[in-house]
Amino acid sequence: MIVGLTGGIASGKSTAVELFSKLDTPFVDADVVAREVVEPGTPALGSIVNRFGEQILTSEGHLNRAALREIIFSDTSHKHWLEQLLHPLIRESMLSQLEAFNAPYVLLVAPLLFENKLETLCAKTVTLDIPEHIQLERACNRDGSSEATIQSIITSQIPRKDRLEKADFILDNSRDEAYLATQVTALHHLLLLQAQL
Ligand SMILES: CC(C)(COP(=O)(O)OP(=O)(O)OC[C@H]1O[C@@H](n2cnc3c(N)ncnc32)[C@H](O)[C@@H]1O)[C@@H](O)C(=O)NCCC(=O)NCCS
Ligand SMILES: Nc1ncnc2c1ncn2[C@@H]1O[C@H](COP(=O)(O)OP(=O)(O)OP(=O)(O)O)[C@@H](O)[C@H]1O
Repeated sequence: MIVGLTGGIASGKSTAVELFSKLDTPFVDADVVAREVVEPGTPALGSIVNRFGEQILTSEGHLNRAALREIIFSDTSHKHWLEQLLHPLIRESMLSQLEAFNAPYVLLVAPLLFENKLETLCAKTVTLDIPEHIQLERACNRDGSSEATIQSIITSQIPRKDRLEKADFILDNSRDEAYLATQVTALHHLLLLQAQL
């Protein structure tokens, strides 16, 4: 059974995945796959350099992710171009990785789960929810990005209320990590039961 896990930027997807992993739940994370498909030497990185020039690379020849983040969240035409290039590669890789697992349920972790209609692949979906002001605070603290950049990312994603309406389950991550852990444990046992049905 595939379970989709989503949430806006800095909602706590990676934190929740660590908790699910401690409960032996396998997962595939779109953000991780998005890094794999642009590793040095990949055709996708070549396409990105062709479009944006060598300055999009670090001195070691890796994608300068912060630079590309600034570009795509300030120019929707570049954002759409990058998504057209990477989303099919990310989806294909995630599906092949998911098929390799043998477990009652597996997590498909994607910030754009609903935007990219990945919920059609999932038996159930889980949304990590936090108020926007906490999202901004945590993202800025973690990434060192400006509030303006984080706000532009938040605005480019579906609204919080849509993500809540579409999900089968909601994890409230507005409090401390212990509170999140309690919810993850309870949901894990419910999903194990549902996987047996
Ligand atoms: C622009 C990039 C290089 C910035 O890399 P960086 O390491 O700074 O951020 P990271 O990849 O960890 O993403 C951080 C968060 O940004 C948000 N985000 C990423 N891509 C997008 C997007 N296309 N649209 C909206 N939000 C996005 C998500 O909340 C994500 O969790 C990177 O986000 C990227 O390649 N994005 C395009 C691919 C994509 O859409 N990934 C999301 C897969 S569902
Ligand atoms: N309950 C919590 N209390 C305090 N800080 C938290 C909590 N959950 C997550 N964080 C912190 O908030 C930041 C964002 O969390 P995390 O990286 O798990 O979010 P994410 O959804 O994976 O982010 P992204 O969308 O960028 O991939 C991290 O610095 C993390 O340590």
